[in-house]
Amino acid sequence: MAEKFFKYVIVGGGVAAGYAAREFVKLGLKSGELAIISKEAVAPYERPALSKAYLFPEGAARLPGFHVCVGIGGERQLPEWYSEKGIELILSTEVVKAEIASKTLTTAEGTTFKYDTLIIATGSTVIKLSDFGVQGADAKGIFYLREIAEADALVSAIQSKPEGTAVIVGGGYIGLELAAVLRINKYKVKMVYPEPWCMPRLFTADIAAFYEGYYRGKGVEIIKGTVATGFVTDEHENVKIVKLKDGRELEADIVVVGVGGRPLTGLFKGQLEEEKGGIKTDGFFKTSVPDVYAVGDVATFPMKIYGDIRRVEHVDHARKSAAQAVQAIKAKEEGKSFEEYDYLPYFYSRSFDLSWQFYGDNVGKAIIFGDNNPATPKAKFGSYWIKDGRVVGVFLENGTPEENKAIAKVARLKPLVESKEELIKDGLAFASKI
Ligand SMILES: Cc1cc2nc3c(=O)[nH]c(=O)nc-3n(C[C@H](O)[C@H](O)[C@H](O)COP(=O)(O)OP(=O)(O)OC[C@H]3O[C@@H](n4cnc5c(N)ncnc54)[C@H](O)[C@@H]3O)c2cc1C
Repeated sequence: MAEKFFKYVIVGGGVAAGYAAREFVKLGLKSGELAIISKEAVAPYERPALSKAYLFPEGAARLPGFHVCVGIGGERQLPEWYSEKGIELILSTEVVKAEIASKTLTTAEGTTFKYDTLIIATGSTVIKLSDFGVQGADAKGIFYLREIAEADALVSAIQSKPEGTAVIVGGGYIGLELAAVLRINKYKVKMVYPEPWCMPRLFTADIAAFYEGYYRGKGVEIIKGTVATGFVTDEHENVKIVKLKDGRELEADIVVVGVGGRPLTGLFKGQLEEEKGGIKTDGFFKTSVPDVYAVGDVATFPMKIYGDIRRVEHVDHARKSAAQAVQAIKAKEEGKSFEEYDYLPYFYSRSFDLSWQFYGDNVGKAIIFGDNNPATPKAKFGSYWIKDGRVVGVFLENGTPEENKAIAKVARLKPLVESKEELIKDGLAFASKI
């Protein structure tokens, strides 16, 4: 069987891998030093687009010439970028075995890869309803959304049944974004989730009331406080009915499930220390074994700003953790010292013509500001969270780029901001105007 050697190998070809490659190039990567091994058939791409522009009816993101490849603005890393930089981009190839002690990876085809330094960027995978034994959960027409192939399958299903009926299972950001794109595709849409309001891990009741009101205004039916317990299919094994715990039955041509993910750590079980379900790393994304790093969704790391340990499943962290690991690897090679990761959590979502940004932590007391009436055109409102006399998090709906920069500043633990007035003085001056 073939054996190959690379100075650096990245397992996984998603967001973090793309940004790690970019950082290596910035820091003087030589041709032939880096290989990226990816299960997916396409070059690393901006995964968040899959639940947004990629699914729009006009398919702008899917047309030739418009790529979702990683990179922001004009700096997109199209597939040819990798070959120009002498990076071996090995696609449609799954690593099925990792032997950390001998620095060896084996692919499904039986090729082995040796390396000096390994970066694990395997991301996470979706939790499936079949994992809980939900009856009929493998029926055709039930979709999950993690990889581009799943988005393509969803596009085909939408196109083959125009203006059909969709049920969205799950009230997180994937559920909200999918409900919006399916409405934009002229589907009748029902959302089902067990919690008392949508996005409960981030939204307060006030924020959620705005979103639910807005969605209803767009024709989305919201069914809360219950879960899908089974699916009935037609004679072709296509999903036809979603059965709910409360006894209701909903017709569906398409079901999209967004009920969370779990990190892909399996290859390294028993070889690398884990913490909170992810691969344990330090402030440089170095794992418990020398020369092995883990970045993005799969890594657990010390969150310096809050003094605790976390795993973050957001694109901004995937980009930044990848850059941090590569900078740390290069600093180590050059015998230079390097600063630990100091990350301020940042997350955003877009649906319909809504767009929010959140910086920091949503703990402590939440205080709403602005106009959160869903009937107000271009409503601008937000919430900030105060803990121990400090602002620890700020959410803003419909902010301008300047306003979003201001909330990032405020969320970085500005001390002793106790009132809205102090918050305004301290950089959030725009709040006084809304
Ligand atoms: C539909 C969707 C929408 C999102 N929207 C947002 C958003 O609006 N805002 C936001 O902040 N975040 C969003 N996210 C989250 C964000 O995309 C992730 O946090 C980010 O992609 C994580 O990057 P990663 O490189 O760690 O993992 P991924 O991007 O998932 O990449 C992992 C890659 O590794 C590959 N892989 C795994 N195992 C193997 C193996 N054994 N061999 C070879 N390859 C392997 C996978 O196939 C995949 O290509 C969204 C995620 C999804 C799925």
